[in-house]
Amino acid sequence: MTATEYALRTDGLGKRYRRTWALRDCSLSVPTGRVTALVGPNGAGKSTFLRLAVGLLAPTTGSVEVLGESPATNTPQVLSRIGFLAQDHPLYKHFTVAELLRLGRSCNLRFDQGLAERRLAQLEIPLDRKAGALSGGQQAQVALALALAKRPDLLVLDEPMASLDPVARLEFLQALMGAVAADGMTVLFSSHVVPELERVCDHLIVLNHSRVTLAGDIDSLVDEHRLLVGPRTTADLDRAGTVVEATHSERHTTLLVRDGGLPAAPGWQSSPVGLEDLVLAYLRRPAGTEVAPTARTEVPA
Ligand SMILES: Nc1ncnc2c1ncn2[C@@H]1O[C@H](COP(=O)(O)OP(=O)(O)OP(=O)(O)O)[C@@H](O)[C@H]1O
Repeated sequence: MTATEYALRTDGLGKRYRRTWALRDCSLSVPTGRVTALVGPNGAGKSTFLRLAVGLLAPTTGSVEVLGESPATNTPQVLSRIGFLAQDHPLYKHFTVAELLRLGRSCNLRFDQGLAERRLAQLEIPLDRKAGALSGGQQAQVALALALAKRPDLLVLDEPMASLDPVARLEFLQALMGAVAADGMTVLFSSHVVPELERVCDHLIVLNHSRVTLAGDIDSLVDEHRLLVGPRTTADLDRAGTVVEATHSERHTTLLVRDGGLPAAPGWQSSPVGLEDLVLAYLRRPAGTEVAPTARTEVPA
C-alpha cells in the first residue's frame, strides 16, 4: 500500500496506563476515501486508539501515521486536515450555536462557515440558541456540522451516536454519509451497534481485549467466513479452515470458520454468515486467542 492509499497506518501501536494495557500490538491501515468502523465492547481500547490517531495521546510502543505524518507533531497543517468528534460530542454549553461557529472559524485554518450554516438551517437548528438548550440529537448535529466545516481529509468520530434515539441516529448517519459522498473524505468511527454498520461502512476493525482481532474490507471478510453445520463432533476436521467459534447442540455442531471448505466427513452443510454474527463471534472469543489459519482444525468442545 502506498502513502496515498491509506489515511492512517499503525505499526506495533500500544498504549499503557500504569499497569493497564489499553491497546497492544496494533498494526493496521485505514484506506483513504472509505468509511471504517471500529467496533468493540466497553473497555476494548477504541477511544484510546482514536485518541492516539488524532495525536491527543502519545504511544507507549510503536507508531501511528496519519495522512503521511505523525499526528503527535501537532503542526497546524496536519491538524487542519483532521476532524475529531469526541465521545458525547462535547460543546461549550453556554455558547450559542453562532458563537460556536465563530470559535470554530477562529481556531481552524480552513473553516467553511457557510457549509455549517447551511447544514444547521436544513436541520432547523437556531443559531441564537445556547448549545445547552438543544436536544442531544441537535447537539450531535451541531458537533458534526463544526467538524465537517473544517473540511477535514480524515474525520474521526468516537461513538458519535451513543446517546441518540433511533430517529436521531438515522438522521446523524444520513448527514454523515451525505457529507462523505459530497467531499470524498475518509471517515473512521467507533461504535457498539453492529447492525447499522453494514449500510454505511466498507471497512471494519474489531478490537477486543485491547487487541485487533479482525480487520479488513467488509465484503471480503464476509466472503472469507462460512457457517458449517454438521453432526456433533469435537474431533479434528479436514478442510474446515480456521474455527473462529464452535457451538454444540445435542446432535449438531455449528462452526464459524475462516478460509474453510466443507469438512471431508459426511453430513456437513455450508452457508454464508452475516456481518453481525461474524462480529459477535469475534467479540465472544476469550482474551489471548488468536485466529491463525491451519489446514487441519481442532474443533473446540
Ligand atoms: N486515562 C486513563 N487512565 C487509566 N486507564 C485508562 C484511561 N483511559 C482508559 N483506560 C483504560 O484503558 C482501557 C481501554 O479504555 P478505552 O476508553 O480506550 O475503551 P473503549 O473501547 O473506548 O471503551 P468504551 O466503549 O466504554 O468507551 C480500559 O481498561 C480503561 O479502563
